[in-house]
Amino acid sequence: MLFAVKMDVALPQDLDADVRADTLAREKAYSQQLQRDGEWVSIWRIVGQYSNLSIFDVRDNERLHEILWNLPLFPYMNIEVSPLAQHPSDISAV
Ligand SMILES: O=C(O)C[C@H]1C=CC(=O)O1
Repeated sequence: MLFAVKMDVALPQDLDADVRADTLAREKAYSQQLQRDGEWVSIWRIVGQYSNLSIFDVRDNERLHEILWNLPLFPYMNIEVSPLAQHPSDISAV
């Protein structure tokens, strides 16, 4: 199942510098492992925002929830999930 997920990050200004660095490093490793595994298909920076737009390909809603819930940055994110369906004009979908 394909999902587009928009993640807006809002780290507190007063977050301890070591906690911040550790959280960002864990987030990167977690994201890159899921990309290698094929579930996190792509990640794009939204220009001018501390946000990303990502595509996930996961078995079901529960798996996507598990992935998002375990993001190290989850406590500092606002997340918007859009389930995707094939578009009838997509020429690659024959
Ligand atoms: O920077 C972000 O957009 C937040 C986040 C999501 C994956 C990752 O590596 O960082």
